Amino acid sequence: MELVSSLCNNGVIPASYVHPPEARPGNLIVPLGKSIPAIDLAGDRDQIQIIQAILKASEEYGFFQVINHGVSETLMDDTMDVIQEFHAMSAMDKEMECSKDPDGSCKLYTSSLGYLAENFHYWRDAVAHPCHPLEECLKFWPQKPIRYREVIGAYSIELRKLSSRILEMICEGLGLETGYFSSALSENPKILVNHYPPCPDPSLTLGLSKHQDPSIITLVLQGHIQGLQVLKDDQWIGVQPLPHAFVVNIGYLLQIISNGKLKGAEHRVVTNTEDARTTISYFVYPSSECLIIPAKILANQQNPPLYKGCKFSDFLTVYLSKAADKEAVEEYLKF
Ligand SMILES: O=C(O)CCC(=O)C(=O)O
Ligand SMILES: [Fe+2]
Repeated sequence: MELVSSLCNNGVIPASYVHPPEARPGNLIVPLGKSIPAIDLAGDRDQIQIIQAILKASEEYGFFQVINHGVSETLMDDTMDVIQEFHAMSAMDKEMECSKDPDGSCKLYTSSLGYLAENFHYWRDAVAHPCHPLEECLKFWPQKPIRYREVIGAYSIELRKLSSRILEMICEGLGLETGYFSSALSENPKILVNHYPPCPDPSLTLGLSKHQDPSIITLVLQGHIQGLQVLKDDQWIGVQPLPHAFVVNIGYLLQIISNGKLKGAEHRVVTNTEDARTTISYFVYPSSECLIIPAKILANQQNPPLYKGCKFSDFLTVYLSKAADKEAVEEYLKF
């Protein structure tokens, strides 16, 4: 598998990256989602109003952005610099830096983890690795760029704090007991660094196909290049890059736990001809044995459970094998 960033494409997309007409992005210029709320976590509003805003956005869009979230802007800038430097390295260096774990916990790949089985590929290189507990994971991370471990380590700690804080607010908003998400449900977070090189013809391919994240929630640092789009009422809307904001999206698992009250929104990434786009996603994942089931308080006689419970590892197997086909996954999960 050759990395997209190493393809010498002379202005032409290799045939294996050209999507069939029905899978192409269609209209690349979509309205920017000014209505996707940017929620100020440190503003004048009191905690109850902030929680209400988070819940409303999670019900309507499954997406919101957070600003004034407490993560240092310097750390966010350093993180962006380090991941861009990583992807600017040679393919051989990247390969070497991602193969320090004999068990393969740090993965470098192109398109998706299902590359070999795919009918066509996506215009993305990715690095994925676990990030908690830090001391156990960090020793298998890249050591080049020289600051990778230091910066991404600090970033992972801050993102764990921020995601826990957001989940605690969601917990309160849903009426769940304090700490509902704080142990097994968020035990196994992962970092995913996405890199979408400039693409000769963005109308023929996608950076990432339409998907819902298989997480509880995901926090994305998307930098200043547009590309992320959210499906809302059958329309694609762009997630406007806001300086030093995090994009938060509700994952499939939280949709199940909230018994459909919160929406795991579908999203995708389009490419552009000019700029490489590098983003970093922090996925809150449960331990593999953890049971994912609608919370008792949200599934009752008035609101019958919409989903049957399953282990996270079983969910993931179905999710990956159905190549994120929403209907097929829902069929499996449905009562
Ligand atoms: O790169 C982005 O903007 C979004 C990435 C994403 O959706 C993902 O990592 O699941
Ligand atoms: Fe995603």
